[in-house]
Amino acid sequence: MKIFSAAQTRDWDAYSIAQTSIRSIDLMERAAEACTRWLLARYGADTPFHLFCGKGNNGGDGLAIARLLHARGRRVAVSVLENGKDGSFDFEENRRRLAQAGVPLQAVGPGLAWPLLSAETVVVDALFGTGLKGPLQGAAADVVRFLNGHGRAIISIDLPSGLDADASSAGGPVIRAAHTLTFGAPKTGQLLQESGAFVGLLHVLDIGLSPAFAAQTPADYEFVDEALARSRFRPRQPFAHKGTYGHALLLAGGYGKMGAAVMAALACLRGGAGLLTCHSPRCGYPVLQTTVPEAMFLPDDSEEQLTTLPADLDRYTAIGIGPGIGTSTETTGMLKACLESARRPLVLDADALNILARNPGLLPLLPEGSILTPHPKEFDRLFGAHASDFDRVTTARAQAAALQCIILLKGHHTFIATPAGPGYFNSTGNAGMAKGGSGDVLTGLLTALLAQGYAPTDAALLAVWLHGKAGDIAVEKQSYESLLPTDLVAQLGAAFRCLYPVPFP
Ligand SMILES: NC(=O)C1=CN([C@@H]2O[C@H](COP(=O)(O)OP(=O)(O)OC[C@H]3O[C@@H](n4cnc5c(N)ncnc54)[C@H](O)[C@@H]3O)[C@@H](O)[C@H]2O)[C@@H](O)CC1
Ligand SMILES: [K+]
Repeated sequence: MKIFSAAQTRDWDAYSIAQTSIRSIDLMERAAEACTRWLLARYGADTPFHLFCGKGNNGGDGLAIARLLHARGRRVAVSVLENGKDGSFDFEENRRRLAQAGVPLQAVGPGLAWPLLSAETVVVDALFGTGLKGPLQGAAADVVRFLNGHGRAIISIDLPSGLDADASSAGGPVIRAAHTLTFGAPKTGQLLQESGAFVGLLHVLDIGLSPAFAAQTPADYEFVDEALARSRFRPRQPFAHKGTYGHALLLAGGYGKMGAAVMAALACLRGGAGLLTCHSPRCGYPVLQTTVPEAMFLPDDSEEQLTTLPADLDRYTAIGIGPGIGTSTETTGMLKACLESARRPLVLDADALNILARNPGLLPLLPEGSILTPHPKEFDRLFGAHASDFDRVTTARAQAAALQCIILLKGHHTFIATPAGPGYFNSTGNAGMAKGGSGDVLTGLLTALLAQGYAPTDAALLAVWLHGKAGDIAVEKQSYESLLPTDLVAQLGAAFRCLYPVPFP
């Protein structure tokens, strides 16, 4: 699914109106119907709704939702943020329709008393959407602060009001929503880490916008959804043998950090690698051989850290390096030797990235197509401090092109920068995965997919989607608090099965 800017979204609306003869007001009605269905499915008959509307089309959506909820017998109150000007054409039409339905409007704004919101009231934020120009000030900022301070659940329509769809909103007042219901496709501003506190859970509602426009319009970013993941997935061949799916090598583990190697190894095997060798310090021998009997063990000369490279790296089809390895001088030497001798893309995570950050001269040695998996702090250590996640995305794309590598900037919607083509945001995953060890699982999975011959971009897109999907499946049986990285490993099979063609085989 493509991710469009606010301007492209407006064009998408206009194109749909022109090509399908649907009127703008009817498209608004469709959007309102989709939101109303979502609200009715989520909240019981006793829940009162209070809609806060601006005077643009986002506010028009709010008025239409109020009318539809009222028609279904729900209790609704509507407040309009007055600015002394006429509303948009579709806002005014919906104002008339709402009056006909007998739902009163109250004004909020300077000098007016704030409405009372009971404890059970669900607030619907339809103040500003994609038409926002600059940070909110004055009365608009006051309403946002009033609603955020009230402690009621807020459902934002299209965008949390005050959030810019295309640029950083850092510092400006923005609604803190529990859920955001957006139309057609996600917007960049909804997907970055810095927006997470405002967007809550994002739901993309289909309102029947033109598929032809989406297909023919180039986009800077794409959303890695199930359809995209399926398009990159290659089912296993019936006559396969273990050699068909590659020999993965993991350089992982250290004294006190053998768990990282275990999780990466388990994920690598569950990810489909034909053979796996783990090169770890000697202290890891009993640990790995008992917890991951399917993997072969290649001991380092050192008891506690990685100091040497295995002989003949060319016999491995993919190499993952980093989980639990530490950043000692000896291990730095081993990583340098690995970069100098590897002739295939590498997966680099955790301490391998910290070593690169301390030794930026090593970056140009990265084999083409290598995959780096930093979280934002590791990213800043590698490429310098950034003021916003929008800036990080820009740097990630520039560095991916300069280094001819793939950079996975980890987050709720992990960003995938590729050397050419669009950037990608992942659609799967949840807050339960924010736990030490999740990254080790991703490293193992990436290494497994490279070992099986996936091109680096395909391996990256597929791995982030599968990793998040396994988390989404696992959390159904767990909770966000109790989810463990090993639960992700256990559900990788279920995640793969989502991608199987039907019927299979
Ligand atoms: N046909 C369409 O275009 C559709 C649009 N839809 C809705 O329409 C929205 C976009 O509507 P609009 O383009 O009218 O824009 P908005 O309704 O998002 O905002 C425009 C209004 O906000 C005011 N405003 C903008 N920036 C401000 C600021 N910094 N401080 C104070 N006031 C500010 C403007 O003066 C104007 O009144 C979407 O987000 C979506 O909710 C949906 O109904 C689906 C169909
Ligand atoms: K809104």
